[in-house]
Amino acid sequence: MRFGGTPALSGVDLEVAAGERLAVVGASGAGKSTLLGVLNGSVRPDVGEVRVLGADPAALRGRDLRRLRARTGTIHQGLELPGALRVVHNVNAGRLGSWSVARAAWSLVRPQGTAEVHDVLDRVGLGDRMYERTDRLSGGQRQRIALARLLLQRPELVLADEPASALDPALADLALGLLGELATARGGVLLACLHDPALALRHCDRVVGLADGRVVLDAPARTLTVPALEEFYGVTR
Ligand SMILES: Nc1ncnc2c1ncn2[C@@H]1O[C@H](COP(=O)(O)OP(=O)(O)OP(=O)(O)O)[C@@H](O)[C@H]1O
Repeated sequence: MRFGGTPALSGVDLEVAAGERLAVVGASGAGKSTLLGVLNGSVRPDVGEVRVLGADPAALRGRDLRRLRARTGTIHQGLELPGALRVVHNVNAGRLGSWSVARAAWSLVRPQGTAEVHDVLDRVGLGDRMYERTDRLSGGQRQRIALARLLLQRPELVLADEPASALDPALADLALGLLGELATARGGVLLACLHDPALALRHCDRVVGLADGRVVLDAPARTLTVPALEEFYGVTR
């Protein structure tokens, strides 16, 4: 995958099995977000083959594409939560794919399924913020709203781009624990871009390291240490 003259991913050959929790690590600009984009279909690779839950996201259209999207959940680096909406609407956005257009539209007037929304917000420690405007919340709180949205969506493939970057250590552990459970409970996959080596090793089974768009590390987490990952960052930066 190239953006203009810059190769963002090149020669990447990866197979991720059901039930795996994969940490993607690498210096800024290494290609991590591009890899997630290729997997959720928002980035269309120039060459190569991608299979996500058995399908090529770039080749799907209409209902098939919507179905694959409902099975894939992404926490974007920029979170993509409209700030003027109340928290309940942003969390409910996780299941719009499974609602009729009429129900989704009506929910903007009278929020639907508020008991479930409250339940997932409670799990991320924000049960009392359901009706607040999203842009009144802190960066870490918004990161947990994005997590709650995914908990409601219950995707099989969870793509998380720095999902804990604004969280304190205890909340970061909570977030990664919930994401791992969410993905693997029904035999899915967690693929998380993480800059914190300790967090990656505590919550993932496998670590893939990118440098200049190439896979330069692919190892079981149990064979790695925090100093080894810190050294990886040192030599690939
Ligand atoms: N939309 C885009 N247009 C042009 N270049 C892009 C675009 N997205 C990414 N790139 C380039 O592709 C390369 C990989 O970027 P990517 O965002 O995937 O890195 P990253 O590893 O996620 O970095 P970070 O840790 O900073 O988020 C970089 O050189 C970047 O400048």
